[in-house]
Amino acid sequence: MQSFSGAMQLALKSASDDGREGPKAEIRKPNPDAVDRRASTLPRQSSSDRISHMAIDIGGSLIKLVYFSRSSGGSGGGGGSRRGGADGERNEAICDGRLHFARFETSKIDVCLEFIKSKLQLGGSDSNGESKSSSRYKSVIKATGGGAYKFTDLFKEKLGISLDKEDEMDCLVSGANFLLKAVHQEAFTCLNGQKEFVRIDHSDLYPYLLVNIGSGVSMIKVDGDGVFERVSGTSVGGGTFWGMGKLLTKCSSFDDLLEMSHKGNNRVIDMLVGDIYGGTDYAKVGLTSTTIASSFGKAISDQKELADYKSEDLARSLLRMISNNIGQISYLNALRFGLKRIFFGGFFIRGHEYTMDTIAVAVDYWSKGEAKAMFLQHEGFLGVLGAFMTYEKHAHDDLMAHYQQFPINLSNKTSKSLFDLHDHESIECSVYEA
Ligand SMILES: Nc1ncnc2c1ncn2[C@@H]1O[C@H](COP(=O)(O)OP(=O)(O)O)[C@@H](O)[C@H]1O
Ligand SMILES: CC(C)(COP(=O)(O)O)[C@@H](O)C(=O)NCCC(=O)O
Repeated sequence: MQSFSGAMQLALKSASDDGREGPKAEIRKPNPDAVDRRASTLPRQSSSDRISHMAIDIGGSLIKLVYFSRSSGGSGGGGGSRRGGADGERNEAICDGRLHFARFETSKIDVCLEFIKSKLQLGGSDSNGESKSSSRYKSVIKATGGGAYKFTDLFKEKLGISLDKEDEMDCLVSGANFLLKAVHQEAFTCLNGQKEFVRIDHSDLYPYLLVNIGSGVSMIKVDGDGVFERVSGTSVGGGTFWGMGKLLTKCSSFDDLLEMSHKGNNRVIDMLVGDIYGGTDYAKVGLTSTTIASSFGKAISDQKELADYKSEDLARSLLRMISNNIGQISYLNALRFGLKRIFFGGFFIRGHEYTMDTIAVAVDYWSKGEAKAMFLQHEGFLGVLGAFMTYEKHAHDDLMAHYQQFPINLSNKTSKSLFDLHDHESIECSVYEA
């Protein structure tokens, strides 16, 4: 196994590198559910898998994990030894492997610890919290998110692992910049259920507003690589939807709540302009009769108990309220700084059409079509990818820099989808000498 502290370079070929278009790779949505299933079965590390780098993002709701495993055999300790990358590079492949993505609920961190333990084949820690593993390579992983601070001792105690902390905002921004520049068809618009990929002009990417909808919401003005400012945020975010949804409905899981919202009718609970104006528009100020005047407002006058409302309708109103609010605040912040493009990330979105549609409509409505809401294929993995990439960033400062240095070329070897996590929750990639 290679050093977790060793230098790594993610060398996805992008248009800015060579003037050509970005990598020709189809991207499919990660299927985090499949990851959950894996988490519960905790597969043992195959003897042929050799994990070299791992990063973790421990958020308020979810833990995101990314790790690279080398295939067995081949030169340089890896699988492949061949000339030229998928796009004709001259570097020599020193190993082949897979980049794996996994996700756990933060409240079930023990499951995550077990997963890491099995993946790294750790022997636990001794009474001083020192790893029992003979290799110190296994003793440090990159970590971001608030949980990197909260659970430092737990990782040391249970696994003998130290968390090498990276700032959450730094990671979100570098993860977003990386994906936007390197991954073909990463960003898309979604209006009226119509998903349309956006071609990113690398020379005209900045500035933009990054809105990360996790448990809470952070709004970050991004001006370049590593150049950004967190300009705003709101506590009404994904945690609010999930938390209030749990209290208000009979949902059994987050996905169940989303599914319910899909079937519900928010007009049963939301007070519309028409409800106040006797069925007509309030045309003078541009409000149609169907505009929501007051989220959940109908509950004031309905002689109903919570149990009298359908869970589906409650879920729909809740999702609409929160998505609308985030869309509006995002637009106001974009307006503050004259930003025309807003990219939305975070696991709250979950590729859910209605959520994206509501956010996009809010941005469109408030900006009178001036600003554009865009969504990211890898919405929930920005932070952890950013943390993963710091293996490269800190290469020179790193005391362990003598460890093997290699860029990972994510160019697809099989001409299947590049970020195809749908079936395997991992992507195949090759490692090239720097
Ligand atoms: N399976 C899930 N379980 C819980 N929350 C989920 C799930 N899938 C999506 N979510 C939503 O994603 C939010 C967390 O998003 P994420 O970007 O991971 O933020 P954080 O880093 O704060 O955990 C949750 O608050 C919830 O709204
Ligand atoms: C504190 C946080 C950065 C933590 O990130 P998260 O785990 O929610 O992804 C985020 O929850 C947040 O920005 N909350 C909003 C706080 C505010 O600006 O009011």
